[in-house]
Amino acid sequence: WLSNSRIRKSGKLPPGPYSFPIIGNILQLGQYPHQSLAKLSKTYGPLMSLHLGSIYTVVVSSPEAAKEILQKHDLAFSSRIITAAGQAHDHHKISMVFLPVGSQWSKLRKICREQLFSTHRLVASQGLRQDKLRKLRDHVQECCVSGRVVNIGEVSFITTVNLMSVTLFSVDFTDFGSDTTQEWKETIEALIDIVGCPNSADFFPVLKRFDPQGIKKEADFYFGKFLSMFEDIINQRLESRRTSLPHHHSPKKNDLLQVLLDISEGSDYELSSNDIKHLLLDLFVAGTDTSASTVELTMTELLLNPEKMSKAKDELKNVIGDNNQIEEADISRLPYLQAVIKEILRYQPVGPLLVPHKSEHDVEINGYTIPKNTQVLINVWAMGRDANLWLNPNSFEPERFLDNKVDFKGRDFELIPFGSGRRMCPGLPLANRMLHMMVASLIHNFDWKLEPETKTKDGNTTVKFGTAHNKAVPLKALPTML
Ligand code: HEM
Repeated sequence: WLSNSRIRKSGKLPPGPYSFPIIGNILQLGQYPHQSLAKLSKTYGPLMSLHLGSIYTVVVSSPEAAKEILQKHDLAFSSRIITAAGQAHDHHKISMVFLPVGSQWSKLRKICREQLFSTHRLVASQGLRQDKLRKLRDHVQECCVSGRVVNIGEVSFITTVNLMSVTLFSVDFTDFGSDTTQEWKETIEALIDIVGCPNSADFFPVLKRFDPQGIKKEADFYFGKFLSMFEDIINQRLESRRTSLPHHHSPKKNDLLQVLLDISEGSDYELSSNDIKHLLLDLFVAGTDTSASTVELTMTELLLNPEKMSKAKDELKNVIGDNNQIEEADISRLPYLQAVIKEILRYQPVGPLLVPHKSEHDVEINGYTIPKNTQVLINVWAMGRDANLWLNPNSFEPERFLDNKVDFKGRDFELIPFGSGRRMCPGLPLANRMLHMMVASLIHNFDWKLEPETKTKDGNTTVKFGTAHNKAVPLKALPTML
């Protein structure tokens, strides 16, 4: 809570709804905070003050205001609020997601930009992903033959986990129908739930040491599980690098772990094995559920809008050909598919409030003062549904992007599902490839029929806050081969 003297010193704060003692505006968040906040911002404007427990928060709901925060005053708003879960295993002290902008964070971002997610590196690792996409198609094909219904959320999740784990360290975590799949899926989902779950200890820092919901304890457990697994993977790789004789040339792995170990053994960057472990954890947590849920949401909309599905399939048929499989290099030749992905990221962004930012010092914006240590939420969902910016904002219409140069790469502030500026998603180049390839693999050469119980539009198009997966009704459909 900002004290009166702090507010007086700070000048005029953005307007906002009345906030109750102690709890502030928490009850007004409801089940879908991005939607409740969008409604409130219609009354209070694109810069709106709230108190979430003791955390003073400003919600940003217009492209102009977002540009002020993420471009003009980028550095001032580039810090993060450290959550209780983020402190498990001291992750916040090493993690790219939590570190403030400084030399360690810049180093990790540079490694991502120049080494891990550069076009050159992603082209080199695409064969690894192609193999996992083939597994997805084989699985759907088997379901066609046996007349089995497919849980699309589940197969998207398994495929994303596999795409991420082969790209990162050439390991298969899960497989369709294997015994370990369910256990892994539950562990990964539990980890993602813990990270995304609203925690009263974050709203009321005095509660932190009591851990009332047990979230920190669970985060310690699941982070520990993943960190020790990554440690094993790193140690095994180090061992195989040590024992492979130079003249024997065992085939060099094309994965990102190879790159990270090369970096840590070289002299350009200082990168310890502990840094690598925590970086892998960040990439895995940040990249898996976001991508899988986006694929599931895309399939939901395509299944609910058969004429859009036909257009996407026709394009694949014409550009790729009936019996050929799409490759990552083909994405640029598929404008309708690209429009579908842009549209889902406008319509249902999986990070509707981005990841909270924090102000480093007082900043003046539009005549208001945003004080130091304010939590800033950027409501990209509200911007995507703003009728002043988009025609028919509440309907799924990929066509709007066909003659429109607006893109989600962080320059067009009306569409920033990956953020913009320094804190923008570093995994965008990989996400971009995975999303297009997974949706194309699911629809090219297959027809789908929705299961009756998943036909309720409401059940399928709402995203649970905090975690992107677990929609109210899982998307199930019956595939047939063309
Ligand atoms: C549909 C897919 C994805 C979406 C929509 C998405 C979106 C986002 C958003 C909104 C942010 C926060 C931006 C901000 O704070 O302003 C973010 C950060 C981040 N994303 Fe993604 N992301 C996706 C996939 C990925 C993938 C595949 C990876 C890694 C392989 C990844 C790694 C990260 C990391 C490490 C951060 C934290 C960066 C930092 O704080 O400096 N994301 N992402």
